[in-house]
Amino acid sequence: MTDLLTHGEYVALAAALDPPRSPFIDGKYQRGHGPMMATTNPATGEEIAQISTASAADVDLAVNKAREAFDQGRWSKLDPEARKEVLIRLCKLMTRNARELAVMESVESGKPIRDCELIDLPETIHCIKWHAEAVDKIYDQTAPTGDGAIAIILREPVGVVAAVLPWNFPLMMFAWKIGPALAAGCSVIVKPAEQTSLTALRVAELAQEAGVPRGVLQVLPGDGPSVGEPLGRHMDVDMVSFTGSTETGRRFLHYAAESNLKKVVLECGGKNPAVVFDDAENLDHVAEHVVNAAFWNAGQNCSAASRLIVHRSVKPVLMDKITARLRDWKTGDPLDPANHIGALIDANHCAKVRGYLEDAGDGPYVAPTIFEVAADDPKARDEIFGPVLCVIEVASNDEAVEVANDTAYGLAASIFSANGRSAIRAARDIRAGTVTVNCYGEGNIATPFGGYKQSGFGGRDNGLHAHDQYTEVKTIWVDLTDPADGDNLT
Ligand SMILES: NC(=O)C1=CN([C@@H]2O[C@H](COP(=O)(O)OP(=O)(O)OC[C@H]3O[C@@H](n4cnc5c(N)ncnc54)[C@H](O)[C@@H]3O)[C@@H](O)[C@H]2O)C=CC1
Ligand code: BAL
Repeated sequence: MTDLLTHGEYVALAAALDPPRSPFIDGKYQRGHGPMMATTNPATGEEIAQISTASAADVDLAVNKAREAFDQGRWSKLDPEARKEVLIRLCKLMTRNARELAVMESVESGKPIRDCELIDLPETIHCIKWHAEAVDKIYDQTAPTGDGAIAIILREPVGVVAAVLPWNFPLMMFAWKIGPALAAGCSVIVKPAEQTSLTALRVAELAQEAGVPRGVLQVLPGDGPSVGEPLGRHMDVDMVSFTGSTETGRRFLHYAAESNLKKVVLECGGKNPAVVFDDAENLDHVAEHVVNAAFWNAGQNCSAASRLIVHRSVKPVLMDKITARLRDWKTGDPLDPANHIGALIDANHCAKVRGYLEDAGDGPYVAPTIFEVAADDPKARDEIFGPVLCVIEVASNDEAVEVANDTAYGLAASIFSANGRSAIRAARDIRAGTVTVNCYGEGNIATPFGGYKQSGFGGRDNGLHAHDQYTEVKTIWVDLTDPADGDNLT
């Protein structure tokens, strides 16, 4: 689907939405026993719906149902090809309902409808499809042994997985977690961010329609302390897969340490550098990538290029080109397909971003802002998570790499240079999970995504690496010697 509607048509679709309003547990929407929670449109401040949230007892119920489904093998023991077929059916249902999902995502998150339609929905569906199609093509292994034994190395689904999600890419992060986890055979309980519950709830219903058995995909809306923490501390949750702030990620390590040592995979923040060497070619191309990387999703992106580290010889020309390009980036009503930057997620977040801008304004929109700063300025160190680009001038390419690494984070980076050798050298030297050369991006669904240092822990999203993180590795050692031949103890 690529044909965008008009602003008026999107407004009409938004008004006609009938969003889900309850947790999705054991194959149906059930009233939660936590407090009611308003979900609001960040652009207008209007309430979209009151949602009944999950209580600690609902968390217990969902975990029991997930465990029961897992132990009975309703999904976990299906032939991978059968799981694939169900997930492909889910993708078809999502495609059929893509416009509704895109509008729901836009009104609840403030993301521009053009991004929801052209990027988030297609990539979400592609992600689930990719993992579904991969899962019946992954072979297990045998290990080298002598003639007297065979050792089988099996991957088995890890069990009950809690996926705790952020608000910046509600559907895409949902897919990054449930795609590989469901394909691997796990039971998954999703806790969406409290600002953005609706699309995950709606897709859970579509998954049921596609044939995902009850208890295998459940969605528990609510806030972090009421729902995220009980999941993180639950003795019968085998794994938490989290995307969000480093601070909250750290909490999940505590929860695991203080409960059952569940597996924890964290995808956290970033202060990602775009590094431009003195020999960078085609500064128009560089400017296009830098603007997109810094301002896409209003900079509310863990891999946003929020630091531009640029050699002083190319800086004046590059800055002119960046400023010129930015004029095409319109900020405003997310449902207007002309806009590239929508509303920030909520008033608290607006206040945090504006604090860095020393901007006393109010309202949900913050226009793109560029600062020229020293490398140790707080604006160049903190994850602002807004449409803010910090420009740091350097005197040499070596200094650029040094500054790029001078951060607690290590999620993504990019290098722009015409010299392949020095670009690859720098890509090796920068400590980040994804380094792109002469472009800026997150790779694609086939490439692992996650962070070094305080940007991540325990695994990678995307690619077959994601599949690996939702599986445990089991060794089955079979003795082939004949007991009649004597002692076979090793
Ligand atoms: N890496 C990324 O993609 C993201 C980074 N952030 C960063 O985090 C900052 C704060 O944003 P937040 O929405 O507050 O992020 P957060 O990390 O607190 O929230 C992410 C998820 O964790 C849950 N959560 C929060 N506190 C929890 C707790 N005590 N126990 C268990 N679960 C908990 C939330 O309900 C949400 O589902 C942003 O300004 C940004 O810098 C935020 C969202 C995504
Ligand atoms: N950009 C995908 C991961 C994230 O921002 O949370």
